[in-house]
Amino acid sequence: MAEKPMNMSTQIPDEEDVRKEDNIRSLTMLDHFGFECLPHQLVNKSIQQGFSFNILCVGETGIGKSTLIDTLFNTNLKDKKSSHFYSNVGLKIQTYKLQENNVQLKLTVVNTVGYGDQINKEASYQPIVDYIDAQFEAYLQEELKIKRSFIDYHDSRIHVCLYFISPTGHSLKSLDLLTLKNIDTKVNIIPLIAKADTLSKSDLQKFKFKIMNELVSHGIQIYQFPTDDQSTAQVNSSMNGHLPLAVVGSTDEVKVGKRVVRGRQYPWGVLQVENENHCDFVKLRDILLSTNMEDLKQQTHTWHYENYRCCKLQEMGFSDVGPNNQPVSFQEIYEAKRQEFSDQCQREEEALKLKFMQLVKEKEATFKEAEKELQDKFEHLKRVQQEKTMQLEEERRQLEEEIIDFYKMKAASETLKTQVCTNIKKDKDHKK
Ligand SMILES: Nc1nc2c(ncn2[C@@H]2O[C@H](COP(=O)(O)OP(=O)(O)OP(=O)(O)O)[C@@H](O)[C@H]2O)c(=O)[nH]1
Repeated sequence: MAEKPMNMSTQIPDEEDVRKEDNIRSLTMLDHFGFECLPHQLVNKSIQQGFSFNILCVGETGIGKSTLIDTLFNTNLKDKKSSHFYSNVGLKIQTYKLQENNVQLKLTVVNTVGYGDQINKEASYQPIVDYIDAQFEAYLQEELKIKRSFIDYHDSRIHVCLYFISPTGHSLKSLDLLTLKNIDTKVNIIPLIAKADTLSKSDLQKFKFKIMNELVSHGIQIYQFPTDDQSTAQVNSSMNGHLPLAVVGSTDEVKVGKRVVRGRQYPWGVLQVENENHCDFVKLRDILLSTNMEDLKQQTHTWHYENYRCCKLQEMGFSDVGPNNQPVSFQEIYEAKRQEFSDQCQREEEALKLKFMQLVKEKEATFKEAEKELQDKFEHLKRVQQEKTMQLEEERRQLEEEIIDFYKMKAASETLKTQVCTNIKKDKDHKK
């Protein structure tokens, strides 16, 4: 049975109440009550927990990244200037705790170091892509943990990338296009023309127009300002016409008339950072801090992170539907994966066994062949040996025969000698 909906803050008096109206003591409400207080609970909780915001600044060395961040957050975060002689692009990560009234903000600024300084700039975007992915991966790992602790987890996913374009007044560089193309599906990009005070008003307009045309023609996605929220729709819908934002950074305080403003003092006058006629700094500050910070965070979570998570889980073999388009549970996928893995193991084991047998057979055949070769060699050597022995035997026999002959001849000659001697003696005796 449907119950009568009750709106505690605007209860409609029934008839009896109306009749008794004159006797009823009317109370004026001092504060909110009922479930209209829910947003206040959220606000209080958020204030207690504090906010975090992660900005990635991509731009060439000395283009004004740190100065702009300092101007935005009214800080002095810059430590020292970067060198132009790094062989690779690096990233400098700094986290600060800022407080404005009772609102705490944990701000992480990731600055590129050495961007655009290498001769070969082909891989300059890679460390940036790797960093963005690594933060998504860390969050995914936390999500997949059995014991998750998101309350004290420092979410380091990049919420916005401020891409600093050199104020050449010409066009985007190939490095800009390459990097933007590689990160546009991973992060909310807000393109900025850095040091916009170096361009004249008309050059700046032409440059803005040129850049936007180039971004569109190269299919580069930049942050889309949401127009579904009534409170920000007007500001956001006009924002696209101002992109890329022409920014000027300065923490210097300069006197203009009786006022002290932040600006850059030049011989011909003062450029006021917070003057909307001079540059788009205020627009950028409003986007980041007043109107779109929450949307940037939400877009990061629901769009960019979701993209990463989806690809990662698909890579791991997970899917929401089976081959016949029927929904499949995590358990079913796990079982199927386990079965697939064990089948694969078995297949690999069998293949390995087969390969091993084949190898053993091949080795056996090689050994047999080697053995046969050795045997043949042995037989051959044996035969040669036998022949040599026989030859030697023959030679010995001949030698022995020669010795016997020699002795025989020797004996005969001795006999002959004795006989001759005897005859000579006889002859001598006879003559006497
Ligand atoms: N004309 C002009 N100069 C600026 C602007 N912003 C910064 N600079 C100057 O440019 C120089 C470099 O500024 P940084 O903020 O240190 O630049 P970076 O990009 O952080 O430099 P690395 O971190 O060393 O790469 C400083 O001398 C700044 O005063 C600007 O909007 N206009």
